[in-house]
Order: sequence, then structure tokens, then C-alpha cells
Amino acid sequence: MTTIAVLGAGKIGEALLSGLIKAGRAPSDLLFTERFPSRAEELTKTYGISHVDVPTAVQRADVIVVAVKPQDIEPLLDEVAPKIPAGKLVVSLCAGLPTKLFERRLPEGTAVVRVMPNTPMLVGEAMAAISGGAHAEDHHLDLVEELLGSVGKVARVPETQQDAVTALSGSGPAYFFYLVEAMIDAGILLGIPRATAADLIVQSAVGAATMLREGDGHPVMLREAVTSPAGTTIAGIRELEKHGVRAALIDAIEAARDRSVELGKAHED
Ligand SMILES: NC(=O)C1=CN([C@@H]2O[C@H](COP(=O)(O)OP(=O)(O)OC[C@H]3O[C@@H](n4cnc5c(N)ncnc54)[C@H](O)[C@@H]3O)[C@@H](O)[C@H]2O)C=CC1
Ligand SMILES: O=C(O)[C@@H]1CCC=N1
Repeated sequence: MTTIAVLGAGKIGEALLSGLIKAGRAPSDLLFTERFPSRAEELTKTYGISHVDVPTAVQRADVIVVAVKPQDIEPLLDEVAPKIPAGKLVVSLCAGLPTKLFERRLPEGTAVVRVMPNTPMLVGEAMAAISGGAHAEDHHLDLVEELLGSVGKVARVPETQQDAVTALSGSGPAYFFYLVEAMIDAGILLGIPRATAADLIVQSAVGAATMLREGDGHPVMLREAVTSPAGTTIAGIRELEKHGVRAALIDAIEAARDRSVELGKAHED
């Protein structure tokens, strides 16, 4: 069985470990490193996965998943580079960081795959986009696709698209949560108890997402089907258009893309 080590077990590292266990992977095939001992203890208690140091992780694992913040990558690479044996597969989940940053710092020929996942991995509904670096071969991409395929959907994209993907599906769940939060607030304004408003909106979001995924309709057609002549929906849509919500979303996603590019540039030579 492939042994996987996650370096940095924060939100996304935990989402991956937990998703892999839910998908049937044995905790004994998983390892993690974590700089905060209390956090490490909590994860070992919850999932039964061993917390190890970096030399042990890179020795024992076949696949080394880097899940620290982009701002924390340099000290991590300083620790990993002298210890990692040749021939390991390195998978980076870090926003903005190009595969060539890892290739420059790790032993010559190290296969690196850049991945942009998202937190719905926790419930087996991730969207992950993967791109191979200079030394990643088809079998490396196949392995990463298989691993991530057990916790959601996987797309292969050219690395040049990863900053845009980060803005769309990496950050995307946060924008949906934000929308849901705002709609629940609207319910409160209209006098609906918070718990009832949350039920109404969350189920509407699940229903709408299911129609988008499983139906054969385009989002525009689906929205038109809700929008009756002289009805309630168009009265609401007019307000969204007046407040520039579409343009705000496009600007938000462009800003997220730009930030991803900036995070990568901070680590250029
Ligand atoms: N949170 C999200 O929705 C997503 C995050 N990502 C990427 O995943 C990476 C991690 O993000 P989060 O999990 O949100 O951050 P986080 O801050 O929750 O987790 C990072 C973890 O790494 C640990 N850490 C830092 N340096 C370390 C070191 N040298 N050795 C061992 N542990 C170390 C920290 O203590 C922390 O627990 C980032 O690069 C981010 O861009 C990618 C997609 C989605
Ligand atoms: O906000 C961030 O930087 C990370 C990357 C994508 C989602 N969360």
C-alpha cells in the first residue's frame, strides 16, 4: 500500500487525512508532521494516525504532501531538502507556489505535482485540479488522481491555469458560504428564526447544487425556470443587478487569482 505523509496538518491537511480514512485508507498507511504538539495530539487521538518528524516522514512515505501556508514554505523546504531520498513523489497543496520552486530546492529529478484542492474534501466532495512539474510522469499523475479521486473530483489542468483554479474552486467554497451567510441574515431581517432560515437556505443550496451537477440544464436556464413574469424572483434579481453583484463576484475571483500569482512571486529567485 502507498504510504502518504502530510507535512503540516492544519485545515486542508486534516481534510485530506480525514477524507482518505473515510474513503477506506488505513490510518497505518498515513503519517503527518505538525509544528504544534497540541494540534498533533488532537489529530492522533481523532484519527489514530502517527505524528512523526520530517526525516521519518520523508523516509517512510512514498508520497509527501506539503500542506503548510505558502508563507511557511521556505523553513519547511530547508528541513525537507537535506533528508528526502531521491525518487519520492512530492505533492504540493500550496496556493500560488509553482512546481519549479520545489524542483529547485529538492534533489535533482524529484517528481512534483501541484494540486489545488478545496475543503469539501472533508465530506468526500472535493474539487481538485492537478498539474505535473518537469519530472512528473503519467504514473505520478495517475497516482495523485487516484488518491484525490477517493475524496472528490479531479481535473488535470496546465500549471499556467492553477492561479485561476485557486481563485475559482480553491477559494470557491468560501464564496458560497459567504452567500449562504448573507441569505440567512436576510431571513433574520424578515423575521424568520435563525435555525429555520439556515435550514431553508442550506437545503436550497444543496438542491440547487444537485440540479447543477445532475441535471442537464445550464445555470441560466435553471435560473430562468425560477423567475416568473412579474414574480418575486425578478424583483430580487433587479436588486442584485443594481448592486453590481455579478461584477463584484468577477472582481473578487480576479483579485483571488492575482493574490495567488503574488504568493508565487514572493518565492522567486
Ligand atoms: N484552507 C483551504 O481551503 C485551502 C488551503 N490550501 C492550501 O493548503 C495549505 C494549508 O492551508 P491551511 O490548511 O488552510 O492552513 P493551516 O494554517 O490551517 O495549516 C497549516 C499547518 O501547517 C503547520 N506547519 C507550518 N509549518 C510547519 C512545519 N515546518 N512543519 C510542520 N507543520 C507546519 C501549521 O502549524 C498548521 O497546522 C496552504 O498552502 C493553502 O494555500 C489549498 C486549498 C484550499
Ligand atoms: O485562502 C487561501 O489562500 C487558500 C487557498 C485556496 C483556499 N484557501
